[in-house]
Amino acid sequence: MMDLSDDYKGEYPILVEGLRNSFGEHVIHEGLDLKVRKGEVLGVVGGSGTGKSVLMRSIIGLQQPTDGSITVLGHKMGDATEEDAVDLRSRWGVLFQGGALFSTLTVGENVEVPLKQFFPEITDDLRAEIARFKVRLSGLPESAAFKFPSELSGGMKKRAGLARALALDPELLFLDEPTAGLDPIGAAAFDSLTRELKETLGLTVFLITHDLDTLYAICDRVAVLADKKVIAVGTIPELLALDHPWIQEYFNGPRGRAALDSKKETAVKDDPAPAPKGGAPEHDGEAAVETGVETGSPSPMDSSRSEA
Ligand SMILES: Nc1ncnc2c1ncn2[C@@H]1O[C@H](COP(=O)(O)OP(=O)(O)OP(=O)(O)O)[C@@H](O)[C@H]1O
Repeated sequence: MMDLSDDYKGEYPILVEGLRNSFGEHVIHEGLDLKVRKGEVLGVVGGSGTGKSVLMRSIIGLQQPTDGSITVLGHKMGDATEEDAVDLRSRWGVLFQGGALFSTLTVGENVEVPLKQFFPEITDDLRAEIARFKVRLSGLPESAAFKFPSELSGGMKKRAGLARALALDPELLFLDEPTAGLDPIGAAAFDSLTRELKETLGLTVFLITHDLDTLYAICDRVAVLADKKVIAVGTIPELLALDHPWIQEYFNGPRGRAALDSKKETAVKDDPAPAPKGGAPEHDGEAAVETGVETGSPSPMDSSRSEA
């Protein structure tokens, strides 16, 4: 794997080494390595069926790998005691594709599920209050807590799923295609929310997406899955400098260029002052990039979106 920004000295809340996953004869991952840095939004991209969701499921212990090691928040998955495993599960939140809400429970009750499971000692009133707070934190009106998932729009369902993922004040947030199926404005708003929550709550975010605008708007780095492994991890400008056909096709194809143009337009609108000589400001220890694309800055008004 090419880690294009290997000057990082911090810790890695997620460390995947030599991962192998297979279903019968069908090998999905072989020798996959990945290091996720503390406090970053890591975008995970790759063609359909390359194993992005299987990778996420392996990291959160829902998929037993055939080989390799996965260390999450300092604990080796598989070796963790039952007590450690429970503790770990309370330190991450997951938004699955489609939200995965319980349809017979209200949004508030959905958010209460993990609270009840991990903190059974909390009183009913306090649990309901925490749930309402998480609902508001996810950008929904408090009244949404009393609605059933079927009464919500697609965007509201995603936010409800996010509220549940945030129920336990996690350190890690896993998002599987959070903007899929949202209209462009809803998707941009969800991106802004993700970035804001990451900044305010100090989250590390593992984000699977096909949405190029999301990558440009909120990801600090992007990991590319191909050929059964992570073939490269870096900022988008770093990835663009690689001569890999899939990466070039993905980022430099018509949709990739449209997303970049829209990002540049937003950057100019947001900050009309000329960039200081020598390029963009350093971000997270990364070298300045020449395109003017600041991979770390959100673009809340970005409404022209392109899916690969
Ligand atoms: N439980 C399972 N049993 C058998 N095969 C599976 C299982 N889960 C996933 N697969 C296979 O593993 C491969 C990778 O699936 P995965 O859902 O991780 O892909 P992905 O990269 O997330 O795709 P997409 O972008 O389309 O969501 C696919 O070929 C899928 O059919």
